[in-house]
This record gives sequence, C-alpha cells and structure tokens, in this order.
Amino acid sequence: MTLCVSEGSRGKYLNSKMLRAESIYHKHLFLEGKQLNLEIYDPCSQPQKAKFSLTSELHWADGFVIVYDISDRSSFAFAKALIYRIREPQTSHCKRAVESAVLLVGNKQDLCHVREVDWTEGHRLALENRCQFCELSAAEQSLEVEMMFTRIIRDILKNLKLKEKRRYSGSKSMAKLINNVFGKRRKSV
Ligand SMILES: Nc1nc2c(ncn2[C@@H]2O[C@H](COP(=O)(O)OP(=O)(O)OP(=O)(O)O)[C@@H](O)[C@H]2O)c(=O)[nH]1
Repeated sequence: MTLCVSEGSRGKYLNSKMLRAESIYHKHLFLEGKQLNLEIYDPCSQPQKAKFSLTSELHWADGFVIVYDISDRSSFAFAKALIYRIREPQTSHCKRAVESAVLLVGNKQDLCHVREVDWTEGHRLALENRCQFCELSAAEQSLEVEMMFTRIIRDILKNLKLKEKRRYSGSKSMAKLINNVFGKRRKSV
C-alpha cells in the first residue's frame, strides 16, 4: 500500500488531480496548535494503471507513506521501486525546493516468524534514500499506526516551514538586488 499525504486547503493543486479527486480521503485534524486539512490518497486502491504510476502524486503530495509486508519480499521490491521513483532527480530536486517527506513502513510485524525482509534491509533502504523508517503491525498496534501518521505529518510541516523560509529569504535577496541596482542609479542622478 502506498499513501500520499498532502496538506490541503491549496485549491490550485486540486485541478491537477481532479481525475482522482473522488478517491481522496479528507481529514481535518488539530496538531501543534494548527488546524490541518489533510488529503490522503491510496493509489493501491485504484485500478491497475493508477496503482503503478505515481506521476501526478509526485507533483502534489507533500509526503509519502510507503508500506510493504515484511513477510513478502516482492512487496519490498515494489516499495524500493517507488522510493527510487520519488527520489529520482528530475522529480525531486529540480521541481521542489525541499524534498518530500517519505516514511517507509514494514507492516505485519506480528508475522515475524515468516519474515522475508530483515529489519536492517528496510532500515538501510530508508537511510540511503533519506526516508524515515519503522516496522509495525497494523493488525495489532493501532497506536503505532496513529504515531506513524503523526510522524509523517510533523515531517511535512517541518518541510513546509523550511520552504516558506527559503521563499522569504529568496524574495528578500531579490529586494536587496533591486535596491542595489535602482538605489545606486537614483543616487547618481
Ligand atoms: N497478520 C497481519 N495481517 C495484516 C496486517 N495488516 C493487514 N493485514 C492483512 O493483509 C491483507 C491486506 O490488507 P489490506 O488492508 O487490504 O491492505 P492493502 O495494503 O490495502 O492491500 P493492497 O493494497 O491490496 O495490497 C488483509 O487480509 C489484512 O487483514 C498486519 O499487520 N498483520
């Protein structure tokens, strides 16, 4: 299962995902004193074609939760391919000022007696691709699932703050540049 989490209330992004808008789950919540409007989309619940392409989500989602089954190696391979897709230079660095938050989750920890993917493999994949990582059992640890969502939302908020800061310092240096050029010219007149 792959999940895209986006901080909502930004209508302009809605057009690009209109086709799938009816399958987006909306959730309002209060975190760190802020009212958040989340838009959550699960491509794996979609027909085959949408399930395997993350094309539009790569542009609108602020964060991704990628879940694999620790008792199924093929699901880990799929998770790996998705992470590589998200971290591809043309989709991550060029179009975004700040990298998307990605949380890799090894699910079905209760099935560790039939484990096919080691904790270290998941951890290494996450580390090498600048993702957060955890293992849990959705069937037995509802609190951990909740904490997992809180974790990715916190990361998204941190990234949004960073983006805002960069935008602010960018416009400040632009103002300085304009001032330098036109300010000096005015003095010499
Ligand atoms: N033992 C165990 N089974 C689980 C766990 N989480 C989900 N399952 C089972 O795994 C199966 C698939 O669960 P879904 O909730 O459909 O997962 P999904 O990720 O939406 O499935 P796909 O997107 O279709 O791959 C169901 O039979 C669940 O009961 C878990 O933590 N432990």
